[in-house]
Amino acid sequence: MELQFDTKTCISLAVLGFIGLLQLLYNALVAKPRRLRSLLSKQGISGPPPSLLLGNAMEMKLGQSTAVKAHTGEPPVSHNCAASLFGFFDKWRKQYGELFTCSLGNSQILFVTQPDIVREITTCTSFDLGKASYQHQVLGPLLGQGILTSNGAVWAHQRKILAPELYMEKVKGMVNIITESAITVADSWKSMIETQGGTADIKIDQYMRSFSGDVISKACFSSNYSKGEEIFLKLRLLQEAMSKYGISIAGQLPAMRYLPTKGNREKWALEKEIRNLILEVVKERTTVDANEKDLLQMVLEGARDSNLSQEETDRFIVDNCKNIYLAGFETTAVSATWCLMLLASNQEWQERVRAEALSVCGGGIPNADTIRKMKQLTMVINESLRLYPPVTIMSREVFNDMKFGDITVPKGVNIWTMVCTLHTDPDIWGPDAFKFNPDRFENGITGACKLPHLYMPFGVGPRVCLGQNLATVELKILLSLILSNFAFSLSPKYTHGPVLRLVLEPEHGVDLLVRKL
Ligand code: HEM
Repeated sequence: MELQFDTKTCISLAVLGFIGLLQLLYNALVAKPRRLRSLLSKQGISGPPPSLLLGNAMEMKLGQSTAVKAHTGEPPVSHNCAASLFGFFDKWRKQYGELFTCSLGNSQILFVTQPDIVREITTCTSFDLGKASYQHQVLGPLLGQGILTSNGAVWAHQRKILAPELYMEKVKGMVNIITESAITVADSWKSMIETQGGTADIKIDQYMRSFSGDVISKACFSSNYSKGEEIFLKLRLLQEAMSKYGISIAGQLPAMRYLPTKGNREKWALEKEIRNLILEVVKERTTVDANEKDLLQMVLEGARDSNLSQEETDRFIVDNCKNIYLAGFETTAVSATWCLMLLASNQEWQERVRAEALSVCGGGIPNADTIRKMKQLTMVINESLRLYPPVTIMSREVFNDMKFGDITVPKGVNIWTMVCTLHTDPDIWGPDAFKFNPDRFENGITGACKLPHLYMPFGVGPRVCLGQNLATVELKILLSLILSNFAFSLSPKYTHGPVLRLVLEPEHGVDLLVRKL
Protein backbone atom coordinates (compact mmCIF):
# COMPACT_ATOMS: atom_id res chain seq x y z
CA MET A 1 0.00 0.00 0.00
CA GLU A 2 1.40 3.37 -0.98
CA LEU A 3 1.19 6.15 1.61
CA GLN A 4 0.26 9.54 0.25
CA PHE A 5 0.49 12.82 2.19
CA ASP A 6 -1.00 16.13 1.24
CA THR A 7 1.15 19.29 1.39
CA LYS A 8 -0.23 20.30 4.77
CA THR A 9 0.71 16.96 6.35
CA CYS A 10 4.19 17.16 4.79
CA ILE A 11 4.73 20.63 6.26
CA SER A 12 3.47 19.50 9.68
CA LEU A 13 5.81 16.47 9.62
CA ALA A 14 8.76 18.67 8.62
CA VAL A 15 7.95 21.13 11.43
CA LEU A 16 7.64 18.28 13.94
CA GLY A 17 10.96 16.83 12.76
CA PHE A 18 12.61 20.22 13.10
CA ILE A 19 11.23 20.70 16.61
CA GLY A 20 12.47 17.20 17.52
CA LEU A 21 15.94 18.07 16.24
CA LEU A 22 15.95 21.32 18.21
CA GLN A 23 14.86 19.39 21.29
CA LEU A 24 17.71 16.90 20.82
CA LEU A 25 20.21 19.71 20.39
CA TYR A 26 18.84 21.54 23.40
CA ASN A 27 19.09 18.42 25.56
CA ALA A 28 22.63 17.65 24.44
CA LEU A 29 24.06 21.16 24.44
CA VAL A 30 22.13 22.92 27.17
CA ALA A 31 20.10 20.66 29.46
CA LYS A 32 22.69 17.92 30.08
CA PRO A 33 25.66 20.24 30.82
CA ARG A 34 23.36 22.45 32.94
CA ARG A 35 22.24 19.47 35.05
CA LEU A 36 25.83 18.24 35.57
CA ARG A 37 27.03 21.76 36.38
CA SER A 38 24.36 22.17 38.98
CA LEU A 39 25.28 18.80 40.61
CA LEU A 40 28.91 19.94 40.82
CA SER A 41 28.10 23.42 42.02
CA LYS A 42 26.09 21.96 44.95
CA GLN A 43 29.45 20.58 46.12
CA GLY A 44 31.14 23.96 45.85
CA ILE A 45 32.70 23.40 42.41
CA SER A 46 32.11 26.38 40.17
CA GLY A 47 33.53 27.68 36.92
CA PRO A 48 33.19 30.31 34.20
CA PRO A 49 29.62 31.01 33.10
CA PRO A 50 28.91 29.23 29.79
CA SER A 51 27.37 30.86 26.76
CA LEU A 52 24.34 29.21 25.16
CA LEU A 53 25.06 26.14 22.95
CA LEU A 54 28.86 26.42 22.75
CA GLY A 55 29.45 26.54 26.51
CA ASN A 56 32.94 27.93 27.10
CA ALA A 57 34.38 26.70 23.82
CA MET A 58 35.10 30.13 22.40
CA GLU A 59 37.25 31.13 25.38
CA MET A 60 39.21 27.90 25.28
CA LYS A 61 40.40 28.21 21.67
CA LEU A 62 41.86 24.73 21.95
CA GLY A 63 44.28 23.92 19.19
CA GLN A 64 45.31 27.47 18.48
CA SER A 65 48.96 28.19 18.41
CA THR A 66 50.53 30.92 20.48
CA ALA A 67 53.21 31.24 17.85
CA VAL A 68 55.96 33.75 18.16
CA LYS A 69 55.48 34.74 14.56
CA ALA A 70 58.84 36.23 13.66
CA HIS A 71 61.79 34.37 15.04
CA THR A 72 65.35 35.40 14.70
CA GLY A 73 67.07 32.23 15.76
CA GLU A 74 67.56 32.94 19.46
CA PRO A 75 66.15 30.45 21.97
CA PRO A 76 62.38 30.61 22.48
CA VAL A 77 61.66 32.46 25.67
CA SER A 78 60.54 30.33 28.55
CA HIS A 79 56.89 31.39 28.68
CA ASN A 80 56.46 30.07 25.15
CA CYS A 81 56.68 26.45 26.20
CA ALA A 82 53.61 24.32 25.65
CA ALA A 83 51.95 25.55 28.85
CA SER A 84 51.30 28.88 27.14
CA LEU A 85 48.61 27.14 25.05
CA PHE A 86 46.50 26.81 28.15
CA GLY A 87 46.36 30.44 29.24
CA PHE A 88 42.57 30.19 29.54
CA PHE A 89 43.01 27.36 31.99
CA ASP A 90 45.53 29.15 34.20
CA LYS A 91 43.27 32.20 34.32
CA TRP A 92 40.31 30.08 35.44
CA ARG A 93 42.40 28.11 37.90
CA LYS A 94 43.48 31.32 39.61
CA GLN A 95 39.85 32.39 39.81
CA TYR A 96 38.09 29.10 40.66
CA GLY A 97 40.77 26.92 42.28
CA GLU A 98 42.25 23.47 41.65
CA LEU A 99 38.87 21.90 40.90
CA PHE A 100 36.56 23.76 38.58
CA THR A 101 34.14 23.03 35.78
CA CYS A 102 33.31 24.35 32.31
CA SER A 103 31.25 23.26 29.30
CA LEU A 104 32.57 22.30 25.89
CA GLY A 105 29.92 21.42 23.31
CA ASN A 106 27.86 18.67 24.90
CA SER A 107 30.56 17.76 27.44
CA GLN A 108 30.74 19.02 30.99
CA ILE A 109 34.38 19.10 32.00
CA LEU A 110 35.82 18.90 35.48
CA PHE A 111 39.38 20.28 35.50
CA VAL A 112 41.60 18.74 38.10
CA THR A 113 45.03 19.80 39.32
CA GLN A 114 44.51 19.08 43.02
CA PRO A 115 47.41 16.61 43.64
CA ASP A 116 45.54 14.07 45.83
CA ILE A 117 42.57 13.93 43.50
CA VAL A 118 44.88 13.63 40.48
CA ARG A 119 46.48 10.63 42.18
CA GLU A 120 43.10 9.02 42.88
CA ILE A 121 41.94 9.53 39.31
CA THR A 122 45.07 8.43 37.51
CA THR A 123 45.46 5.28 39.60
CA CYS A 124 41.77 4.36 39.63
CA THR A 125 41.19 0.81 38.36
CA SER A 126 37.40 0.88 38.30
CA PHE A 127 35.76 0.28 34.92
CA ASP A 128 33.37 3.12 35.89
CA LEU A 129 36.14 5.48 34.84
CA GLY A 130 37.34 5.24 31.25
CA LYS A 131 38.25 6.97 28.03
CA ALA A 132 35.80 9.75 27.30
CA SER A 133 33.13 8.71 24.81
CA TYR A 134 33.42 12.04 22.95
CA GLN A 135 36.98 10.98 22.09
CA HIS A 136 35.61 7.87 20.52
CA GLN A 137 32.93 9.80 18.67
CA VAL A 138 35.28 12.48 17.35
CA LEU A 139 38.31 10.26 16.71
CA GLY A 140 36.25 7.26 15.61
CA PRO A 141 37.53 7.03 12.01
CA LEU A 142 41.09 7.28 13.18
CA LEU A 143 40.99 4.92 16.13
CA GLY A 144 37.88 2.78 15.87
CA GLN A 145 37.37 0.64 18.95
CA GLY A 146 41.00 -0.17 19.65
CA ILE A 147 42.92 -0.07 22.92
CA LEU A 148 43.14 3.74 23.04
CA THR A 149 39.40 4.30 22.96
CA SER A 150 37.98 1.09 24.50
CA ASN A 151 36.88 0.69 28.07
CA GLY A 152 36.08 -2.06 30.56
CA ALA A 153 36.63 -5.71 29.70
CA VAL A 154 37.26 -5.02 25.98
CA TRP A 155 40.13 -2.68 26.83
CA ALA A 156 41.58 -5.08 29.45
CA HIS A 157 41.54 -7.89 26.87
CA GLN A 158 43.32 -5.75 24.24
CA ARG A 159 45.91 -4.58 26.75
CA LYS A 160 46.66 -8.17 27.78
CA ILE A 161 47.34 -9.07 24.15
CA LEU A 162 49.52 -6.07 23.28
CA ALA A 163 51.47 -5.51 26.52
CA PRO A 164 53.89 -8.49 26.34
CA GLU A 165 54.96 -7.44 22.85
CA LEU A 166 56.23 -4.12 24.19
CA TYR A 167 58.08 -5.35 27.30
CA MET A 168 61.73 -4.27 27.52
CA GLU A 169 62.95 -7.74 26.52
CA LYS A 170 61.02 -7.50 23.23
CA VAL A 171 62.13 -3.91 22.66
CA LYS A 172 65.78 -4.99 22.97
CA GLY A 173 65.11 -7.27 20.01
CA MET A 174 64.03 -4.21 18.00
CA VAL A 175 67.28 -2.27 18.53
CA ASN A 176 68.67 -3.29 15.11
CA ILE A 177 65.66 -2.01 13.21
CA ILE A 178 65.71 1.21 15.25
CA THR A 179 69.42 1.75 14.53
CA GLU A 180 68.90 1.08 10.80
CA SER A 181 66.15 3.69 10.66
CA ALA A 182 68.27 6.24 12.59
CA ILE A 183 71.21 5.68 10.22
CA THR A 184 68.91 6.38 7.25
CA VAL A 185 68.11 9.81 8.75
CA ALA A 186 71.79 10.55 9.43
CA ASP A 187 72.78 9.51 5.88
CA SER A 188 70.22 11.76 4.25
CA TRP A 189 71.35 14.71 6.41
CA LYS A 190 74.97 14.01 5.43
CA SER A 191 74.18 14.15 1.74
CA MET A 192 72.15 17.36 2.18
CA ILE A 193 75.08 18.94 4.01
CA GLU A 194 77.42 17.95 1.20
CA THR A 195 75.21 19.40 -1.51
CA GLN A 196 74.59 22.59 0.47
CA GLY A 197 78.31 23.30 1.00
CA GLY A 198 78.97 22.27 4.61
CA THR A 199 75.86 23.49 6.46
CA ALA A 200 72.31 22.45 5.62
CA ASP A 201 69.14 24.26 6.63
CA ILE A 202 66.86 21.31 7.42
CA LYS A 203 63.19 21.19 8.40
CA ILE A 204 63.56 18.14 10.63
CA ASP A 205 59.92 17.17 11.25
CA GLN A 206 59.54 14.99 8.19
CA TYR A 207 62.75 13.12 9.04
CA MET A 208 61.57 12.44 12.57
CA ARG A 209 58.28 11.14 11.16
CA SER A 210 60.01 8.87 8.64
CA PHE A 211 62.17 7.52 11.44
CA SER A 212 59.35 6.68 13.83
CA GLY A 213 57.07 5.53 10.97
CA ASP A 214 59.82 3.24 9.76
CA VAL A 215 60.34 1.73 13.22
CA ILE A 216 56.65 1.21 13.93
CA SER A 217 56.02 -0.24 10.44
CA LYS A 218 58.80 -2.77 10.93
CA ALA A 219 57.82 -3.59 14.52
CA CYS A 220 54.21 -4.02 13.52
CA PHE A 221 54.37 -5.52 10.05
CA SER A 222 57.95 -6.94 9.74
CA SER A 223 58.07 -8.65 6.32
CA ASN A 224 54.96 -6.83 5.10
CA TYR A 225 56.72 -3.65 6.02
CA SER A 226 56.30 -1.83 2.70
CA LYS A 227 52.55 -2.37 2.84
CA GLY A 228 52.75 -1.19 6.46
CA GLU A 229 54.33 2.05 5.27
CA GLU A 230 51.51 2.53 2.77
CA ILE A 231 48.95 1.98 5.52
CA PHE A 232 50.64 4.47 7.82
CA LEU A 233 50.87 7.01 5.03
CA LYS A 234 47.13 6.79 4.50
CA LEU A 235 46.55 7.02 8.25
CA ARG A 236 48.58 10.20 8.29
CA LEU A 237 46.35 11.57 5.50
CA LEU A 238 43.30 10.55 7.50
CA GLN A 239 44.70 12.27 10.55
CA GLU A 240 45.29 15.44 8.53
CA ALA A 241 41.77 15.29 7.12
CA MET A 242 40.44 14.83 10.66
CA SER A 243 42.43 17.82 11.91
CA LYS A 244 41.16 19.89 9.01
CA TYR A 245 37.52 18.95 9.33
CA GLY A 246 36.84 16.97 12.46
CA ILE A 247 38.77 17.87 15.60
CA SER A 248 36.79 20.96 16.18
CA ILE A 249 33.81 21.96 18.14
CA ALA A 250 31.66 21.20 15.11
CA GLY A 251 33.01 17.63 15.11
CA GLN A 252 31.44 17.10 18.51
CA LEU A 253 27.95 17.59 17.18
CA PRO A 254 26.63 14.15 16.22
CA ALA A 255 24.78 15.44 13.15
CA MET A 256 27.98 16.90 11.68
CA ARG A 257 29.65 13.52 11.68
CA TYR A 258 27.12 11.87 9.40
CA LEU A 259 26.50 14.58 6.81
CA PRO A 260 28.09 13.85 3.40
CA THR A 261 30.27 16.97 3.56
CA LYS A 262 33.53 17.17 1.58
CA GLY A 263 35.53 16.45 4.74
CA ASN A 264 33.39 13.49 5.75
CA ARG A 265 33.54 11.98 2.24
CA GLU A 266 37.33 12.28 2.27
CA LYS A 267 37.44 10.63 5.72
CA TRP A 268 35.15 7.77 4.72
CA ALA A 269 37.15 7.02 1.55
CA LEU A 270 40.44 6.91 3.46
CA GLU A 271 38.94 4.77 6.20
CA LYS A 272 37.82 2.22 3.63
CA GLU A 273 41.21 2.14 1.89
CA ILE A 274 43.05 1.65 5.20
CA ARG A 275 40.74 -1.15 6.26
CA ASN A 276 41.20 -2.95 2.93
CA LEU A 277 44.99 -2.60 3.03
CA ILE A 278 45.23 -4.01 6.57
CA LEU A 279 42.92 -6.90 5.74
CA GLU A 280 44.99 -7.68 2.62
CA VAL A 281 48.08 -8.18 4.80
CA VAL A 282 46.05 -10.34 7.17
CA LYS A 283 44.81 -12.46 4.26
CA GLU A 284 48.34 -12.89 2.89
CA ARG A 285 49.47 -14.12 6.28
CA THR A 286 46.68 -16.60 6.71
CA THR A 287 47.06 -18.06 3.21
CA VAL A 288 50.88 -18.16 3.14
CA ASP A 289 50.99 -19.48 6.72
CA ALA A 290 53.59 -16.88 7.67
CA ASN A 291 55.60 -17.43 10.79
CA GLU A 292 55.86 -13.83 11.86
CA LYS A 293 56.31 -12.67 15.44
CA ASP A 294 55.42 -9.02 15.23
CA LEU A 295 52.74 -6.79 16.72
CA LEU A 296 50.27 -7.54 13.93
CA GLN A 297 50.68 -11.28 14.54
CA MET A 298 49.91 -10.81 18.24
CA VAL A 299 46.81 -8.82 17.40
CA LEU A 300 45.79 -11.52 14.90
CA GLU A 301 46.27 -14.36 17.37
CA GLY A 302 44.55 -12.38 20.09
CA ALA A 303 41.55 -11.87 17.84
CA ARG A 304 41.48 -15.54 16.86
CA ASP A 305 41.49 -16.67 20.49
CA SER A 306 38.60 -14.39 21.37
CA ASN A 307 35.66 -16.23 19.83
CA LEU A 308 34.65 -13.26 17.76
CA SER A 309 32.57 -13.28 14.59
CA GLN A 310 34.44 -12.64 11.32
CA GLU A 311 33.29 -9.05 11.25
CA GLU A 312 34.29 -8.47 14.88
CA THR A 313 37.68 -10.11 14.23
CA ASP A 314 38.31 -7.81 11.26
CA ARG A 315 37.34 -4.77 13.29
CA PHE A 316 39.54 -5.83 16.22
CA ILE A 317 42.56 -6.18 13.92
CA VAL A 318 41.99 -3.01 11.88
CA ASP A 319 41.27 -0.83 14.91
CA ASN A 320 44.25 -2.02 16.93
CA CYS A 321 46.64 -1.51 14.01
CA LYS A 322 45.35 2.05 13.74
CA ASN A 323 45.77 2.53 17.48
CA ILE A 324 49.36 1.34 17.50
CA TYR A 325 50.08 3.72 14.65
CA LEU A 326 48.59 6.72 16.39
CA ALA A 327 49.98 5.85 19.80
CA GLY A 328 53.48 5.09 18.60
CA PHE A 329 54.13 7.19 15.56
CA GLU A 330 53.32 10.87 16.06
CA THR A 331 54.14 10.89 19.77
CA THR A 332 57.69 9.62 19.25
CA ALA A 333 58.27 11.83 16.20
CA VAL A 334 57.21 15.06 17.94
CA SER A 335 59.14 14.14 21.09
CA ALA A 336 62.34 13.82 19.02
CA THR A 337 61.56 17.09 17.20
CA TRP A 338 61.01 19.09 20.42
CA CYS A 339 64.09 17.56 22.00
CA LEU A 340 66.29 18.61 19.06
CA MET A 341 64.74 22.10 19.12
CA LEU A 342 65.66 22.44 22.80
CA LEU A 343 69.19 21.12 22.26
CA ALA A 344 69.61 23.51 19.32
CA SER A 345 68.66 26.44 21.50
CA ASN A 346 70.77 25.29 24.47
CA GLN A 347 74.25 24.79 23.05
CA GLU A 348 75.79 24.04 26.43
CA TRP A 349 73.52 21.05 26.87
CA GLN A 350 74.08 19.94 23.31
CA GLU A 351 77.81 19.78 24.00
CA ARG A 352 77.35 17.99 27.30
CA VAL A 353 75.16 15.27 25.82
CA ARG A 354 77.36 14.92 22.73
CA ALA A 355 80.42 14.41 24.96
CA GLU A 356 78.54 11.69 26.83
CA ALA A 357 77.37 9.95 23.63
CA LEU A 358 80.88 10.00 22.15
CA SER A 359 82.48 8.70 25.32
CA VAL A 360 79.90 5.93 25.90
CA CYS A 361 79.69 4.75 22.26
CA GLY A 362 83.33 5.51 21.37
CA GLY A 363 82.15 6.97 18.07
CA GLY A 364 80.36 3.70 17.16
CA ILE A 365 76.69 2.91 16.68
CA PRO A 366 74.59 3.05 19.88
CA ASN A 367 73.17 -0.25 21.14
CA ALA A 368 70.97 -1.53 23.98
CA ASP A 369 73.91 -1.57 26.37
CA THR A 370 75.37 1.84 25.61
CA ILE A 371 72.10 3.75 25.68
CA ARG A 372 71.48 2.53 29.22
CA LYS A 373 74.62 4.37 30.29
CA MET A 374 73.58 7.74 28.85
CA LYS A 375 72.37 9.49 31.96
CA GLN A 376 72.62 13.08 30.68
CA LEU A 377 70.63 12.14 27.58
CA THR A 378 67.91 10.62 29.77
CA MET A 379 67.78 13.87 31.74
CA VAL A 380 67.41 15.91 28.54
CA ILE A 381 64.61 13.65 27.26
CA ASN A 382 62.79 13.87 30.61
CA GLU A 383 63.07 17.66 30.60
CA SER A 384 61.90 17.91 27.01
CA LEU A 385 58.87 15.71 27.77
CA ARG A 386 58.14 17.89 30.79
CA LEU A 387 58.02 21.13 28.79
CA TYR A 388 56.56 19.65 25.58
CA PRO A 389 54.54 16.53 26.50
CA PRO A 390 52.95 15.19 23.27
CA VAL A 391 49.80 14.26 25.23
CA THR A 392 48.80 17.46 27.00
CA ILE A 393 45.45 16.51 28.49
CA MET A 394 44.59 13.21 30.16
CA SER A 395 40.85 12.88 29.81
CA ARG A 396 38.46 10.40 31.35
CA GLU A 397 34.69 10.00 31.55
CA VAL A 398 32.74 8.95 34.61
CA PHE A 399 30.29 6.19 33.58
CA ASN A 400 28.64 5.92 37.01
CA ASP A 401 28.66 8.38 39.92
CA MET A 402 32.10 8.14 41.53
CA LYS A 403 33.70 9.53 44.65
CA PHE A 404 37.16 11.13 44.59
CA GLY A 405 38.22 12.71 47.89
CA ASP A 406 35.11 14.48 49.19
CA ILE A 407 33.67 15.04 45.75
CA THR A 408 31.01 12.92 44.10
CA VAL A 409 31.52 13.23 40.36
CA PRO A 410 28.22 12.58 38.59
CA LYS A 411 27.87 10.12 35.73
CA GLY A 412 28.54 11.79 32.37
CA VAL A 413 31.16 14.29 33.55
CA ASN A 414 34.51 14.38 31.72
CA ILE A 415 37.56 14.79 33.90
CA TRP A 416 40.56 16.59 32.40
CA THR A 417 43.96 16.41 34.04
CA MET A 418 46.04 19.23 32.59
CA VAL A 419 49.48 17.75 32.04
CA CYS A 420 51.19 20.96 30.84
CA THR A 421 50.01 22.91 33.85
CA LEU A 422 51.15 20.22 36.30
CA HIS A 423 54.50 19.95 34.50
CA THR A 424 55.22 23.68 34.88
CA ASP A 425 53.70 24.53 38.24
CA PRO A 426 56.33 26.50 40.23
CA ASP A 427 54.89 25.10 43.48
CA ILE A 428 55.87 21.61 42.30
CA TRP A 429 59.00 22.27 40.21
CA GLY A 430 60.41 25.40 41.82
CA PRO A 431 60.80 28.96 40.52
CA ASP A 432 62.57 27.83 37.32
CA ALA A 433 59.60 25.63 36.34
CA PHE A 434 59.36 27.18 32.85
CA LYS A 435 63.08 26.93 32.13
CA PHE A 436 64.88 24.16 30.27
CA ASN A 437 67.04 22.72 33.02
CA PRO A 438 67.72 18.97 32.61
CA ASP A 439 69.88 19.06 35.76
CA ARG A 440 66.69 18.92 37.79
CA PHE A 441 66.43 15.23 36.78
CA GLU A 442 69.91 14.39 38.05
CA ASN A 443 68.40 12.22 40.79
CA GLY A 444 65.56 10.89 38.69
CA ILE A 445 61.93 11.99 38.74
CA THR A 446 61.61 11.76 42.50
CA GLY A 447 64.53 14.16 42.89
CA ALA A 448 63.17 16.57 40.29
CA CYS A 449 59.93 17.63 41.92
CA LYS A 450 57.96 17.55 45.13
CA LEU A 451 55.18 15.34 43.79
CA PRO A 452 56.58 12.83 41.28
CA HIS A 453 53.16 11.38 40.43
CA LEU A 454 52.36 14.69 38.74
CA TYR A 455 55.05 14.12 36.09
CA MET A 456 53.14 12.11 33.52
CA PRO A 457 54.38 12.35 29.91
CA PHE A 458 53.51 8.65 29.52
CA GLY A 459 50.44 8.75 31.73
CA VAL A 460 50.15 6.96 35.08
CA GLY A 461 48.20 4.07 36.51
CA PRO A 462 46.44 1.22 34.74
CA ARG A 463 46.39 2.97 31.37
CA VAL A 464 50.03 4.02 31.42
CA CYS A 465 51.66 4.05 27.96
CA LEU A 466 52.45 0.56 26.72
CA GLY A 467 55.12 1.84 24.37
CA GLN A 468 57.17 3.76 26.94
CA ASN A 469 60.17 1.39 26.65
CA LEU A 470 60.06 1.39 22.87
CA ALA A 471 59.74 5.17 22.69
CA THR A 472 62.61 5.78 25.12
CA VAL A 473 64.93 3.40 23.28
CA GLU A 474 63.99 4.99 19.94
CA LEU A 475 64.66 8.51 21.23
CA LYS A 476 67.97 7.58 22.81
CA ILE A 477 69.29 5.79 19.72
CA LEU A 478 68.23 8.52 17.32
CA LEU A 479 69.41 11.43 19.44
CA SER A 480 72.76 9.89 20.36
CA LEU A 481 73.44 9.07 16.70
CA ILE A 482 72.57 12.62 15.60
CA LEU A 483 74.62 14.19 18.40
CA SER A 484 77.66 12.03 17.56
CA ASN A 485 77.55 13.03 13.90
CA PHE A 486 76.27 16.60 13.74
CA ALA A 487 76.35 20.01 15.42
CA PHE A 488 73.19 22.06 15.03
CA SER A 489 71.57 25.36 15.94
CA LEU A 490 68.19 26.97 15.31
CA SER A 491 67.79 28.28 11.78
CA PRO A 492 66.67 31.91 11.32
CA LYS A 493 63.69 30.38 9.51
CA TYR A 494 62.42 28.81 12.73
CA THR A 495 59.17 30.20 14.07
CA HIS A 496 58.25 28.94 17.49
CA GLY A 497 54.62 27.90 17.73
CA PRO A 498 53.43 24.94 19.81
CA VAL A 499 50.01 23.92 18.58
CA LEU A 500 47.56 21.34 19.84
CA ARG A 501 46.54 18.96 17.06
CA LEU A 502 46.16 15.32 17.97
CA VAL A 503 49.45 15.70 19.79
CA LEU A 504 51.42 18.80 20.69
CA GLU A 505 53.22 19.79 17.50
CA PRO A 506 55.42 22.69 16.35
CA GLU A 507 52.97 24.49 14.07
CA HIS A 508 55.62 25.71 11.63
CA GLY A 509 57.95 22.76 12.04
CA VAL A 510 61.50 22.96 13.39
CA ASP A 511 64.26 24.32 11.13
CA LEU A 512 67.85 23.61 12.09
CA LEU A 513 71.20 24.61 10.68
CA VAL A 514 73.12 21.35 10.66
CA ARG A 515 76.80 20.72 10.00
CA LYS A 516 78.78 17.52 10.05
CA LEU A 517 81.27 17.04 12.88
C1 HEM B 1 57.39 9.64 23.38
C2 HEM B 1 56.46 8.85 22.91
C3 HEM B 1 55.17 8.54 23.58
C4 HEM B 1 54.45 9.28 24.48
C5 HEM B 1 54.78 10.65 25.04
C6 HEM B 1 53.28 8.51 24.83
C7 HEM B 1 52.31 8.92 25.72
C8 HEM B 1 51.22 8.15 26.09
C9 HEM B 1 50.25 8.54 27.09
C10 HEM B 1 50.28 9.83 27.88
C11 HEM B 1 49.36 7.54 27.19
C12 HEM B 1 48.21 7.44 28.18
C13 HEM B 1 47.01 8.20 27.73
C14 HEM B 1 45.93 8.20 28.79
O1 HEM B 1 46.12 7.71 29.89
O2 HEM B 1 44.89 8.74 28.46
C15 HEM B 1 49.72 6.52 26.24
C16 HEM B 1 49.01 5.36 26.03
C17 HEM B 1 49.40 4.38 25.13
N1 HEM B 1 50.57 4.35 24.39
FE1 HEM B 1 51.99 5.77 24.34
N2 HEM B 1 53.31 7.32 24.13
C18 HEM B 1 54.45 7.28 23.37
C19 HEM B 1 54.87 6.27 22.53
C20 HEM B 1 54.21 5.08 22.34
C21 HEM B 1 54.67 3.99 21.49
C22 HEM B 1 55.98 3.96 20.70
C23 HEM B 1 53.71 3.02 21.53
C24 HEM B 1 53.66 1.66 20.88
C25 HEM B 1 53.80 1.26 19.79
C26 HEM B 1 52.66 3.48 22.44
C27 HEM B 1 51.53 2.77 22.75
C28 HEM B 1 50.56 3.19 23.64
C29 HEM B 1 49.35 2.44 23.90
C30 HEM B 1 48.96 1.12 23.25
C31 HEM B 1 48.62 3.19 24.84
C32 HEM B 1 47.25 2.85 25.43
C33 HEM B 1 47.37 2.19 26.76
C34 HEM B 1 46.02 1.89 27.36
O3 HEM B 1 45.07 2.65 27.17
O4 HEM B 1 45.95 0.89 28.05
N3 HEM B 1 53.00 4.73 22.91
N4 HEM B 1 50.89 6.91 25.59
